[in-house]
Amino acid sequence: EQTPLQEALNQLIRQLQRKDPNAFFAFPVTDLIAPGYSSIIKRPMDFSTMKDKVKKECYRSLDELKVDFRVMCENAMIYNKPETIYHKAARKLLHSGMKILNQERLDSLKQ
Ligand SMILES: NC(=O)c1ccc2nc(N)sc2c1
Repeated sequence: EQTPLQEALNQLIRQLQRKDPNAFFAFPVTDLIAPGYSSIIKRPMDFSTMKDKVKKECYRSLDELKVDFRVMCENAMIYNKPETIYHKAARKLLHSGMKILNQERLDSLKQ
């Protein structure tokens, strides 16, 4: 049984994932596809982990989800060099995603 907050957060994650058509951010980055990732990135984050956290009611407000979303994008801009498709995709996702998360009508979800 999902709370109103969980419903709203899941809907927002669906909206955010539409901005990641290549699914670069869908699942945890492995050291296999990204050599040295786990020693460079201290706080890994991805959409599947965010969805798990919603299910486990780890987020008490929209702001807490926004933190994870920003960390996810920033991780990609730290690990991947600026000229890579991953870095560029992360920058674009961060900007389009913040527009989605900062909409006025979502103020009720903020703590
Ligand atoms: N989210 C990321 O930083 C990311 C995603 C996918 C991917 N695939 C590679 N070969 S490097 C890489 C990095």
